[in-house]
Amino acid sequence: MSRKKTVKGKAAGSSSSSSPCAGTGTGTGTGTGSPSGRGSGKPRTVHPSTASISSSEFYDISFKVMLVGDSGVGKTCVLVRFKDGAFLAGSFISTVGIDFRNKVLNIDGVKVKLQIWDTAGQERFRSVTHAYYRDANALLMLYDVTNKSSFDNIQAWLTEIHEYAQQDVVLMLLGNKADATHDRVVKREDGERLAKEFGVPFMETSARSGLNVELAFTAVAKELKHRSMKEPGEKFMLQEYVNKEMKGAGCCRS
Ligand SMILES: Nc1nc2c(ncn2[C@@H]2O[C@H](COP(=O)(O)OP(=O)(O)OP(=O)(O)O)[C@@H](O)[C@H]2O)c(=O)[nH]1
Ligand SMILES: [Mg+2]
Repeated sequence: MSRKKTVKGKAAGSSSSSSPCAGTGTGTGTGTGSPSGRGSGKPRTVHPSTASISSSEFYDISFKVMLVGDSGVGKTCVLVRFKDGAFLAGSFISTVGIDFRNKVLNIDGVKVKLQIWDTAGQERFRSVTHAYYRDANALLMLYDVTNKSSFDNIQAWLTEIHEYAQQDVVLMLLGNKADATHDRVVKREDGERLAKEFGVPFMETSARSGLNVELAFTAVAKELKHRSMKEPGEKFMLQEYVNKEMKGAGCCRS
């Protein structure tokens, strides 16, 4: 299934993404079509009086989040699940280039806009996506628990991140397709071990069931908000929050 794109909000180098997960190329956001179009990658503050009329556009702070990982791990589906609460199964059609969607979250009374960039996992688009890394405030690295090589390639994704992203970028490792119990080849403990080795928070997700999808983005939004607002006396520990809120595969919806 594909959706019509509007010119506004379409990223440079992107083209139609007709993933079964409804594609992320709806141009619902306010992107400028340039990786650095919003400035230096620093969070942006918008006051309501200067915000546009659409209520979804009202926000206090804004951050860029990027989804990376091998082709087919479920990046587009995770984003569609988060944005629309839907999972549309069907034949897999790879994302072409890069695209984004916006979602505003209410984090402890503060409206936090996440501009979420969905990248193509295919090697041939790597040069396009590299240009966007440096503006990202957070990067979610995804692998597929039913695909060992996508797990083994996380090391390579991390190397790219270190090369192209900002040093203080918020990172998280997600093992997606946790619903696919019969096809699983990567154990949850393997994901935990790898995340520990890299010093990044980890959880398993499922775009199909919704497991932990909302949590992944909320946790990142909380961390970014905390960092940008530097709330005195308040501490936010991303890993602790994730450990407390995370649900196991086979459990409930997010
Ligand atoms: N069982 C299951 N299948 C999933 C899940 N997420 C995605 N899929 C399937 O995996 C395939 C790939 O999903 P996409 O989201 O398009 O993958 P992608 O990472 O965006 O791939 P590229 O755009 O090529 O980088 C599709 O057939 C989806 O239906 C999940 O959580 N569980
Ligand atoms: Mg995709």
